[in-house]
Amino acid sequence: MSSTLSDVFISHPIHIPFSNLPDFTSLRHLPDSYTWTPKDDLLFSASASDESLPFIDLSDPHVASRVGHACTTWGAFQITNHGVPSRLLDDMEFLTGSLFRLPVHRKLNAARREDGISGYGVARIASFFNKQMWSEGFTVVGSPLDDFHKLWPVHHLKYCEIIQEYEEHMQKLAAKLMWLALGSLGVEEKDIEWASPGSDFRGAQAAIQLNHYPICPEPDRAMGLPAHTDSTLMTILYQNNTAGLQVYRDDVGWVTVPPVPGSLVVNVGDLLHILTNGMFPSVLHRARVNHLQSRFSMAYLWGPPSDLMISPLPKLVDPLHPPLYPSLSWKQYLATKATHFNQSLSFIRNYRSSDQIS
Ligand SMILES: C=C1C[C@]23C[C@@]1(O)CC[C@H]2[C@@]12CCC[C@@](C)(C(=O)O1)[C@H]2[C@@H]3C(=O)O
Ligand SMILES: O=C(O)CCC(=O)C(=O)O
Ligand SMILES: [Fe+2]
Repeated sequence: MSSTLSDVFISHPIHIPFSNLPDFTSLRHLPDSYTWTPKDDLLFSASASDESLPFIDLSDPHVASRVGHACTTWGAFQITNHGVPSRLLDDMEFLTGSLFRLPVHRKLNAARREDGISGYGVARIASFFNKQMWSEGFTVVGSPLDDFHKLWPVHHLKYCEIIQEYEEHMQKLAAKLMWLALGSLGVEEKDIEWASPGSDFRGAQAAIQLNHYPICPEPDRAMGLPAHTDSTLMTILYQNNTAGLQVYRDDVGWVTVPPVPGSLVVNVGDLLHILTNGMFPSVLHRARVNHLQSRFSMAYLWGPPSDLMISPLPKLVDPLHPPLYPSLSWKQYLATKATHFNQSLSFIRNYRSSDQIS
């Protein structure tokens, strides 16, 4: 029987005490617990580059090959002419700002449970680091009605409608991007059973992650969200007009993805890396902070039905390219990520049938 993602962390609770939620406004200097060094994150001081991420106009006649090339070389790209109304992006930014500007005690009314997926809190990856992140987050999986009612007893319906409209647009866009990317590898509708009928990946599931990176007194020594890959097929990210997102390539270093009004950033996630048998790398990325303006980002984390088994597509496997990964579900992958974090792909790559995945 299929289920949703909501119960995925019941067997992998994380304990991030609420005392860890930073009182950002009162801090004039960075306390030691927020001060990052390369000891806390190996890539913290890796070199920066002024290269830029591919920028793709989705109305370009050569869009499929451009998307395919970006997925193969970077595992990420920026898009314009994507069809998501700019009014809706403004609404999402307004919702996100309204949420994080609430007083802490109101936000805590909708705190994420230790074994839960939705709600207010510090991003789960905090549990892998000794230092605290200069950020706060809110995760939506399924209907946000209950949580939004706790946050906004009067205006919650207006905010639920915005989320619903955003999800509808993002689901369509994600399916379109997926076909452009896979089409560039010669993958067709008949090669992915769950994509049909109508080739729109109807059973797909998703999480929306709202992120807030407050103004920081010493941004060079702080970290908003440390280097990670997403456990998704694809992530579509909208960032407000404040830079902070960086993507990493071994041969290039850290590249800042500048906010371009109305554009979206697309990341290849770990599951698409598995599905393409390693042809598309899932991109390491992070969020830096700054001392001038608050930054908001809204990530649409898109994946398959949560119990569906994902494995390298037969079309991309042959004697010269044997399957690099065993099959596993999104839920199993999230459970693996909850214990192995950035080593999850290499962990499952070395998985033998005698090992336990989750
Ligand atoms: C579906 C999911 C992906 C995610 C964990 C989650 O259950 C919901 C939040 C997602 C997020 C967003 C911030 C970065 C990240 C690594 C995290 O800690 O929570 C991702 C998770 C992921 O992609 O593994
Ligand atoms: O804020 C950003 O730019 C990155 C957010 C992110 O990586 C995430 O939510 O997974
Ligand atoms: Fe991410």
